[in-house]
Amino acid sequence: MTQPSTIPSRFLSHPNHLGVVAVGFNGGQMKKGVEAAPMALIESGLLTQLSEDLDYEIHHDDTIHYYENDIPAEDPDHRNMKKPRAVSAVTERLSSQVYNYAKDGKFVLTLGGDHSIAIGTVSGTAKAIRERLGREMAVIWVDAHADINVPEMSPSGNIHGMPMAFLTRLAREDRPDIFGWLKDEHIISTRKLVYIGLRDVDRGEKKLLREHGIKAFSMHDIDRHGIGRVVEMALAHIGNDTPIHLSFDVDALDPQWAPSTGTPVRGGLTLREGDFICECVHETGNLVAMDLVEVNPSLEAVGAAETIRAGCSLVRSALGDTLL
Ligand SMILES: NC(=[NH2+])NCCC[C@H](N)C(=O)O
Ligand SMILES: [Mn+2]
Ligand SMILES: [Mn+2]
Repeated sequence: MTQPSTIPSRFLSHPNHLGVVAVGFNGGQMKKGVEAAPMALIESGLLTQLSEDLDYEIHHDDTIHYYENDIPAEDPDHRNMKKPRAVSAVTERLSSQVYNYAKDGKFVLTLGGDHSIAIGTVSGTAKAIRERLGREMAVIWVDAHADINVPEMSPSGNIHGMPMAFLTRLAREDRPDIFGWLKDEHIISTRKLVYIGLRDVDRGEKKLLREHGIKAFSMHDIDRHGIGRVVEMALAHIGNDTPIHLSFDVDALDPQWAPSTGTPVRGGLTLREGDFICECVHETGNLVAMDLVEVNPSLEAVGAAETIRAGCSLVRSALGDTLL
């Protein structure tokens, strides 16, 4: 069975304490079902495994947050964004929940929900790390997609395709009810962002990645160099003195391993490659937070259980589970 992690966690004052936030939110895209993922992941035993097998002390309020009271009744499109006020209100609240765990020096695990929630999670950890350690945090974004569309150039208007644009200030909006609450302390530098697994990147996004010199490893790079070398290069780009937030979109995995997700793209990572990325990031001792997003148990009836199992495996790997 599994041994408790022995990797020291440089940037956490309570490395074996886990703040868990369950976010049953689907407003960053149009498909129902992704809001059921946190419940499905927890019911399949994820938190029990983390506490019993990996010895974490779990801090969880035993609620799945749907944030109904925060969601405005009227929410017309704004700058091509769909449900901008709902996503803004939910991520603003989420940001302070994540911040509260992170400022205590706990590891923060967020179970989504669609990927728009990363606006809340990344901003919350970034702010806490700045205050607590006076440092800039890095983000490793494992995904088939870059999720860095500026609203005007998004082909869908779905905000789950835009979080990284707001988090780096490539997109900016001053209205307080539409992401105007994002302040400098919440922001990530484009130099501290690394992508792994990309294979469905929109035209405008490709242009942004190039113009801003954002480090990105596509499936092509993984085919060419192998996953071991790619992870090594990704971590070398970040450097060994930087806290890391890992945002893992389950659609980075090939649909063979994770079919139940809203925007599946063929030609992805094997589950073993996904786990390997998580294991290596854990081994750095620099990981301070993880998101697992875009599991949608209501898509692909037969694939749902498999997708949930894959999601659990990724989280366990990032939290120090080892094969031996
Ligand atoms: N988090 C995700 N699954 N994002 C998919 C984004 C797809 C496409 N690039 C868009 O902007 O709509
Ligand atoms: Mn994706
Ligand atoms: Mn994504």
